[in-house]
Amino acid sequence: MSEILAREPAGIRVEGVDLSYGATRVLRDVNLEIRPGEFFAFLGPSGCGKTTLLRLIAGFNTAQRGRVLVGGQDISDLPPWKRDVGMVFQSYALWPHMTVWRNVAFGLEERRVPRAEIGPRVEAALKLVGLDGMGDRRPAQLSGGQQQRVALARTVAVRPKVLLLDEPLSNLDARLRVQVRRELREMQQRLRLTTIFVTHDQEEANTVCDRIAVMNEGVVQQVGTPMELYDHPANLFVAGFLGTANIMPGQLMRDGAAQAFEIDGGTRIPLPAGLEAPPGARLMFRPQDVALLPPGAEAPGRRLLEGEVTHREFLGASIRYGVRVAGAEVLVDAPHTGGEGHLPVGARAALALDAARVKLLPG
Ligand SMILES: Nc1ncnc2c1ncn2[C@@H]1O[C@H](COP(=O)(O)OP(=O)(O)OP(=O)(O)O)[C@@H](O)[C@H]1O
Repeated sequence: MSEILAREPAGIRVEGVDLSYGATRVLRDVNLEIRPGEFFAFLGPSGCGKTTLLRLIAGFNTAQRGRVLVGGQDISDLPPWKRDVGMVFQSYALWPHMTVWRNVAFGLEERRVPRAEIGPRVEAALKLVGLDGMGDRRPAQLSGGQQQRVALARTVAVRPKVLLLDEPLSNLDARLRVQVRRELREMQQRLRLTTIFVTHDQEEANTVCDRIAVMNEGVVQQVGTPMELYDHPANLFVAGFLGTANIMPGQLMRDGAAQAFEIDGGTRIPLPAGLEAPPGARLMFRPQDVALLPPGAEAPGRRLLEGEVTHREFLGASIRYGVRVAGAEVLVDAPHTGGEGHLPVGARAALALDAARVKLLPG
């Protein structure tokens, strides 16, 4: 049924884009290659330029420099309605006086799709988003999640070359978000529709997207799969934005061929051989790369740091401890295996760091 909505997937290229609003530079030399059929995310904090970049691809913004290609064709000078790009807005923008069916059919009529094709396409689109049988309702008679699906159905019905989604789940409650994002992924796979998803929520990007561009202050910081970004962040910003990162102040020491990182306070962490040390690097490790032990415990092969437990949060599968060590607060995730957890707030503790898992990252 969804075959009539599918088409050959197209890639997207963004080349050397600079965009300013007056004196404010919002995008700085952005270069991206999004593969045909890929589910791609723009991820970053509020104000980093994600929406601006998405609207540039859709044709609602103009760059001072650079160009955008879809399916190999330069679309930079085309108006939005000639770009063959479908965009779903955060607000859905449905026609309140039209039924669901008419909302979806409207765009097809405007594009002069042959009459005989409109019915089957509307039906396929509503079925795809799980709204078959609701064609006679008006938007006001639908829940937020259902309205969001109408917006999606309306966009995929016109068979765009690429689909752009601007924070499409932000108006839904937490449980519905999880369900809809899974459905979104299934729909995208079924249509093999190249899709860009704008979000500031790392979990959302991680769970639905093939690859992510992490943005900060108008600059693409890194592009990769969710696991690549988590395991091999290019800098402290990416490390902190995808997952929780412990970042230790201190300095790099060299002792012959061996390298160590001396944390403020004097403890030296020997570094794995071959670890690149960018200038001004800081030591980063994840809360699960360190184990929490009672003071004086031994942990062969691990580096021990002494500190004091400052807080404790129960997260379900694990307990997250905050431990003050040498002026820094280190977060430690200990698996929760029953019982009340072994160290209370205020207790002295030893941290056993797996030195093989530490990273040196530029700021
Ligand atoms: N029309 C405009 N005129 C002037 N400045 C603008 C305009 N639109 C956006 N900006 C500014 O450009 C920057 C990037 O905005 P943009 O909406 O792209 O960020 P974002 O990453 O999508 O943020 P959010 O997640 O909050 O939507 C912000 O500092 C914003 O204030």
